[in-house]
Amino acid sequence: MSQHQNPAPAAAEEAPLPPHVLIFPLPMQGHVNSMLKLAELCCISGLHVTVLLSDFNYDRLLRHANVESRFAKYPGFQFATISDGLPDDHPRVGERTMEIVLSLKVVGESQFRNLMVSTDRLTKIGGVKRRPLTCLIMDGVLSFAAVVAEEMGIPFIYFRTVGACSFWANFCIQDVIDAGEIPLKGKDEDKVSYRNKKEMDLMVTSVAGMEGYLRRRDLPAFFRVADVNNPGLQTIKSETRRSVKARALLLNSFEDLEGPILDQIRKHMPILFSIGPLHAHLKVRIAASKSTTEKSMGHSGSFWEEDRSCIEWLNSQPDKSVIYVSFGSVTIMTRDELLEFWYGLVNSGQMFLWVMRPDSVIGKDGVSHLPVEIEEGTKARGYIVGWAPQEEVLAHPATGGFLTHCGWNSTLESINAGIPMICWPYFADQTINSRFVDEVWKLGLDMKDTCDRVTVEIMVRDLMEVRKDEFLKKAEHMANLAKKAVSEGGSSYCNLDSLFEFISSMIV
Ligand SMILES: O=c1ccn([C@@H]2O[C@H](COP(=O)(O)OP(=O)(O)O[C@H]3O[C@H](CO)[C@@H](O)[C@H](O)[C@H]3O)[C@@H](O)[C@H]2O)c(=O)[nH]1
Ligand SMILES: C[C@H]1CC[C@@H]2C(C(=O)O)=CO[C@@H](O)[C@@H]21
Repeated sequence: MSQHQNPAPAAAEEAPLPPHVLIFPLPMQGHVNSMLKLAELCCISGLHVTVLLSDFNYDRLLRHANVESRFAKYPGFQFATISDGLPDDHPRVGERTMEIVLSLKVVGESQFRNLMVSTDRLTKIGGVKRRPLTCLIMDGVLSFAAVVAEEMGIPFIYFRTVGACSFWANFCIQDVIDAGEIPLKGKDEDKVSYRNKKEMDLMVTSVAGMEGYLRRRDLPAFFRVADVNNPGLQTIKSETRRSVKARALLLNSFEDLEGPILDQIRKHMPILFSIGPLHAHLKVRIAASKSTTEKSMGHSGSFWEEDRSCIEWLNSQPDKSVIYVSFGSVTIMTRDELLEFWYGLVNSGQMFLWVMRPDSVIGKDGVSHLPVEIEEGTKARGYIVGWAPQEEVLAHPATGGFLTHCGWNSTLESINAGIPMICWPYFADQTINSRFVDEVWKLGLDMKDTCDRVTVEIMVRDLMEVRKDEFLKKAEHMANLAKKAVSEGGSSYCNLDSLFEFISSMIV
């Protein structure tokens, strides 16, 4: 356990100390990204903030992101770290990502308690005088931290970094079980076999508000079990239900996107602040902030080095001509799947920019011995990087479509940039997000549970040529609503101000 603080500023006049919040994300890229954005929003509003990371993630941020300079301008900010309990060489990707949650369940509580006790609720770190913790804002799947907070009488707020649609479906897991809509036939170990089953196309009736469009295959992938005692499903069920114990729930979403679902959740958790899209919200508040001297928008929180050469490449492409391909930070695929995507993209005749993480292909010969037509098609129309500055790529005029795994951050970033999507969900919440993109918001095409070159080619052509205008029009409309939400007077903007007032009211 360690602490990493900004240097103490020169002595200033005594003023009442601001609230002090601890922000504690699940140690995964998607969760850390959105929580760091919330942390910076808190700093801009003058709160003192401690962010608790895993040692493993903190080390990656120091190596590849500009977190130190990003937060150096906020004297009330500091990092603290604990171990995630996994060995350094654990892959932390693919289905094994769930082991991060399960490991923390075992090792997290005692480490968190030690940190809180040894630092006297985070007051004894560094030279900056702070209040004992006013409130804990914790990832909605880390309820062991709530146990410690309750013991110490510290109020806690849950921030679940997924969409309302996924949160709500998870909240209804027991209803889905009671209605007999899961378990599925088959074996838990054989998840792939669910893809083609007819049973998966049956409608789900037990998630209130989603009756008209939710099929079993659209439920969050945690539901894909033959045994309802599956530890992953049970963990998600109990963690989600525990949210009602929190003082409030935060979601990175906005009312015009998920209003009806947010209202379903409010029946159980009336104090729900929708404050997203957080990446756009942060940009608005940085630009407006008088206290922030450096108004640079560079705020990477990446675990990999961003390869900015792709921006140069995009600069030389015509407007809306490039399909951006990225499957986020934890998706892995087989060489066969990789080749199906690759053929589909090359055969579509479109320009493509593809993020291929070094650890994303299963097996050693993932990208070796490529067929010659793939090599040539890629030289002519493609550009590949290991990690991209994604928000910038999506906002670039040359980008016209996004082939995505539908992680919630990617989905929101695409929506905010007005970019239509082709969705290939891999796991977790992604399977329901992709249904919403296609069937509810009409912002793209869901290709879940298929992976063949012909489908990829047809969908890419549909998105980028055949139905291009229709999708762009819809996407532009939703992008405007997203921007309105985070502008002064918008729903997310007002909700964030209310959240800060709510936190201030917790000072004892
Ligand atoms: O080359 C890249 C690729 C991604 N990103 C960023 O990485 C984040 C990825 O987050 P997300 O799209 O949410 O995907 P995952 O990394 O898969 O995120 C995990 O966390 C999300 C939030 O809880 C969940 O919705 C996902 O299912 C889960 O896998 C986004 O902010 C991207 O902008 C980059 O900066 N560069
Ligand atoms: C590994 C997954 C467990 C919980 C997280 C999640 C959520 O619903 O909060 C969704 O997908 C992943 O980000 C996490």
